[in-house]
Amino acid sequence: MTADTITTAADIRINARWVIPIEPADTVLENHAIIIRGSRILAVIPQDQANHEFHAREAVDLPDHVVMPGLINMHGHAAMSLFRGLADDLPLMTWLNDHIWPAEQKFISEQFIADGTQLAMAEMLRTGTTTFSDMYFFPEIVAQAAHDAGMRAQVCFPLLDFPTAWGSGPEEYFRKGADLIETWETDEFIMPAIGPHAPYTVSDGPLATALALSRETGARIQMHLHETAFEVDEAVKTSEKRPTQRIDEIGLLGPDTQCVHMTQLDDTDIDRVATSGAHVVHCPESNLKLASGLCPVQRLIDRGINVAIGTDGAASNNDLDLFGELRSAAMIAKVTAQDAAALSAHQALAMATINGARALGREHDLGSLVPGKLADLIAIDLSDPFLQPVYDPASHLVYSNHGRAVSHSWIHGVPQLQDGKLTRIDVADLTLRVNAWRERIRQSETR
Ligand SMILES: CSC[C@H]1O[C@@H](n2cnc3c(O)ncnc32)[C@H](O)[C@@H]1O
Ligand SMILES: [Zn+2]
Repeated sequence: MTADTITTAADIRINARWVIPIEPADTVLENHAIIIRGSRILAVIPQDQANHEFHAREAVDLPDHVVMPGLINMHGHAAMSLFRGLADDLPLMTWLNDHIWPAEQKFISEQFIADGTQLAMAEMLRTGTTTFSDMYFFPEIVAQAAHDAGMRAQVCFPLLDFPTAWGSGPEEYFRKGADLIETWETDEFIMPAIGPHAPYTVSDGPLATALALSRETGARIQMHLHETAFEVDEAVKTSEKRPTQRIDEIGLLGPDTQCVHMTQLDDTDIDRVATSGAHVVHCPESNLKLASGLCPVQRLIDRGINVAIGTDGAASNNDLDLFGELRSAAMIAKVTAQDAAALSAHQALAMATINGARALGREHDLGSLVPGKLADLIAIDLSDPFLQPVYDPASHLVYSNHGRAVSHSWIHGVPQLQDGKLTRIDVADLTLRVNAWRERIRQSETR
């Protein structure tokens, strides 16, 4: 045997027409192979070179496809998928006070969360998301459901001043939240985190306790912040402080904090976020649908702020397709900045991958196709006539595609989606359970 016949053993070799590795930035590779061993990426190299260097147990040929890192949906309320289309065409506070909170009071239970979270995961997997962040009731059920499905998830336990189906108030939320952190903190798939709902629902005391818990455990904090002009105006009226100022003065703005929405920002707000190293999670479609406002994404990026992207829940979006979200984000960024060059296709793709990984503190092993990182990746089939001709696959992914073109995904090196079919979720059984919820919810609405 000569030296050049020695090959390295691998588990999966994916032969892709195009690879967008995200790192290095703005790169499109052609006819490359991605080599996976166990849960990690071993190499991303030209297919000719792979023939000489690796021998994989399984080869997957994707001749019309782009392969890229799995998408990271950085904000949502997964089980709210069961409320999709229940209350449309309303502004945030009417939507919450008069429709969503009453519905949550009636229906939230462990089974609602299990079924709704599975519905959301099926949609997210089908459209290219491999990691999601959740902020909802019964986070222990969400964590178990994500783990069972083999999805990665940041699971934020909810924190509010008032009682909900999950607890009687802050004391109980913290007790159950500490259990959640202890149970999952070393898990490879689940990242337990702290979810103070919003400045207008959580007072200073619990926010200070959240900060202490984060410092003690390393758990990240995710909070709705500056979602609407009403939120900012009311805060200024009652406390003479903008919400970002109040949160900053409590000490809560920092590199472990993810601020969701961030519309209505003035220069002082942007300075505070930039100086603190906090992350912003942009949810453009929820902001549009609830007429909440616009996040000045390009200004934030220009100030060096890490901007990730999320869908928010399916009751305010009304889907969990992150590719659709990217298209909206790119369009809004251009008009907001009055600059067609704002948020390029490659920048948008980075928002849904490496920027999400940074917000999670997981950029060392998620968010790009780099040897040594975890094998969380997706393939998008560009053979559809509506996606022809292909000059630039990055352009198509953001401006022409929607998530249904996602054909394959792997998480931790395990196939989750093969030729558009979910491998680990029984969709027929799930549909029966979802329809049963629809009947219960509909009957109660018409009563
Ligand atoms: C603390 S559990 C999450 C809580 O948040 C509600 N919610 C869903 N979407 C939004 C949004 O865009 N802004 C504020 N609150 C939202 C959800 O219904 C739960 O009650
Ligand atoms: Zn939300």
